[in-house]
Amino acid sequence: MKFSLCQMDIAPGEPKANRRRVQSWIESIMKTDQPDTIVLPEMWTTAYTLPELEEVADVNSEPTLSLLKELAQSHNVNLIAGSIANKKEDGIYNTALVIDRNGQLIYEYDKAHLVPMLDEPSYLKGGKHAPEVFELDGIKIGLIICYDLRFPELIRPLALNEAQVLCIVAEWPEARANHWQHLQIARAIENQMYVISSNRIGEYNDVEFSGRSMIINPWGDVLEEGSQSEEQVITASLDLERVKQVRQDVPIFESRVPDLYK
Ligand SMILES: NC(=O)CCC(=O)C(=O)O
Repeated sequence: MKFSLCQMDIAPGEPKANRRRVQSWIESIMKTDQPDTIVLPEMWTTAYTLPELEEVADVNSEPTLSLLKELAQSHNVNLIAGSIANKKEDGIYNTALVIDRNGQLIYEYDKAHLVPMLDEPSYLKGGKHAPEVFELDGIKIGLIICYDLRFPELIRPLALNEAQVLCIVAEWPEARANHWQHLQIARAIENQMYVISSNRIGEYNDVEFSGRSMIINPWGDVLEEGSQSEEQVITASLDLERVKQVRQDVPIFESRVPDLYK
C-alpha cells in the first residue's frame, strides 16, 4: 500500500479555508503520487483555537465528513483524515476519521489522552474507548492522536490485535521534537510494526510545531522524515512482508509472559 502523508500548516480558526486547502492538496496528490491512502494531521480544520471551538468546531463531524466522503469516492483513495474538533451532545471531542475509497466512514476515534501542555483538558472531552484495529484494502491499521503516543499501554493491544501499521496524526510542538522522533521509533521497534505519522508545521499562540512527519519500518529504521518547517507530501510504499519477517526473526509476541504484566 502506498501512503502519502500531508505535512501542512493550518489556518487558525478558519475551517472553510482549511477544507479548501485540503481539497486542493488531495486533488494535486492524486495527480502526482497516486497513493492508496492519504493521511492528514491533527485538528486540521481549526488548529488549537480552543476558546473559539464552540463557534468553529464541526457538529457531529459535519460539514467536514461529507466533503471527505466525496473526495475519497471521487478520487478512489482511502483517507486517514487526521482529526477535527467535533461538537457532540455532551461536549467537544478531538475526533479522528477514516473514510475508505468507497466514500464510507469505516472508523472514528476520539482522542483518549488530552494534553495538559496545550490546555486541551479545559476545553475538550476525552474519548471513552481505546483505539481499535481497522482495515483498509486488507491492511490492519491502528490509529492514535498525538499525545497518545506517550502511552505504550494504549498501543500494545493494537499490535496484539495484529495491527501491521500504526498511524499517528499530530500537532506536536518543536519544544519536544526529540520525544516525537524517539517515541515513534520505540513504538515501531517494540511492536514490530510500521509507524507512519502526519504532523503539522507552523506556529500558533507562541507554540512552534515540529513537522518531521515520519515513515519508520518495523525494524525501527526511519525510511522518510519530513522537514521541520516546510509544507510537504511524503509518499512511500510499505512492504507488509517486512512485518511478518521481523516478527519471525525476533519473536517477542511468542516470548511474552502475560501473567507477569497484571
Ligand atoms: N497535540 C498534542 O497532543 C501534543 C502532544 C505534546 O505536546 C506532547 O506529548 O509533548
